[in-house]
Amino acid sequence: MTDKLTQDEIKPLQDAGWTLSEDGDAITKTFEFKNFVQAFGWMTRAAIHAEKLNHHPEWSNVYKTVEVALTTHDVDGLTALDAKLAQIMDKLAAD
Ligand SMILES: C[C@H](O)[C@H](O)[C@H]1CNC2=NC(N)=NC(=O)C2=N1
Repeated sequence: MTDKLTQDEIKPLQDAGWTLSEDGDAITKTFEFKNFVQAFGWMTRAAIHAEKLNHHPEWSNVYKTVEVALTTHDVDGLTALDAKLAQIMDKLAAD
């Protein structure tokens, strides 16, 4: 999981609403929930998956909004782990 993502591998993430950072090393997305409890519950579920992946988000929560940035620190760029966690986060948010 140490190879960096190609543009073809990043495109589906952009199509799913993730924004590629200017330096190309991270993807970001803002999740909006009904209220704080829904937001924090989603963070809790996402955190369990992140821990299982041993791949952790950079995120901040204000009330019902969660801003997320995903990058792989070990390679200073995007890897399959970022794509996997992004997909998991999107799925959890759709539940
Ligand atoms: C030692 C530990 O396995 C590493 O620091 C893991 C932990 N979580 C991580 N999370 C992210 N986003 N990037 C990493 O490179 C990373 N590395």
